[in-house]
Amino acid sequence: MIKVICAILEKQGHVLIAQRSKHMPEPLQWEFPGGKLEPNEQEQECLIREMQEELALAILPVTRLEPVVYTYPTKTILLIPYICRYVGGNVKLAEHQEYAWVLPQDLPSYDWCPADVPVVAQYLQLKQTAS
Ligand SMILES: Nc1nc2c([nH]c(=O)n2[C@H]2C[C@H](O)[C@@H](COP(=O)(O)OP(=O)(O)OP(=O)(O)O)O2)c(=O)[nH]1
Repeated sequence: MIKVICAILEKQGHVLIAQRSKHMPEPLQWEFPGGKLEPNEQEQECLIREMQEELALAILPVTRLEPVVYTYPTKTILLIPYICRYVGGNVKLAEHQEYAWVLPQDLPSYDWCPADVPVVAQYLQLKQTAS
């Protein structure tokens, strides 16, 4: 099973989401940016690296959410989400097609990678409980 770490990056009440390019697996679908955990890497370390490589952003992972297992036709992934705090940088796309800072309530209206759908639900649930 492939472990994928993803960031729910919060900044001024908005959340960063990214659209996969047509050359990536799961083309043109939206995701929480991140990537595969490498051997001998800590989850938070992986996320800090991926956010820097893919988006030129410095972030701090804060809260680990419940991981989601999802089976695609050719692979099974364990998607591990972290709510993250923005530290610095301006978005510079290296791999993605597009990005957007969206209000939490608008998250459900995007065409998500299927593995992310329960992550969005979990995040919104948590936000409701917190407020
Ligand atoms: N990064 C990320 N990947 C996701 C999410 N949801 C989801 O199903 N995936 C899938 C898409 C890919 O099949 C896989 C992650 O691969 P990736 O291509 O983003 O990771 P990577 O940058 O480390 O990969 P690579 O280019 O080194 O092969 O997980 C998500 O929210 N974020």
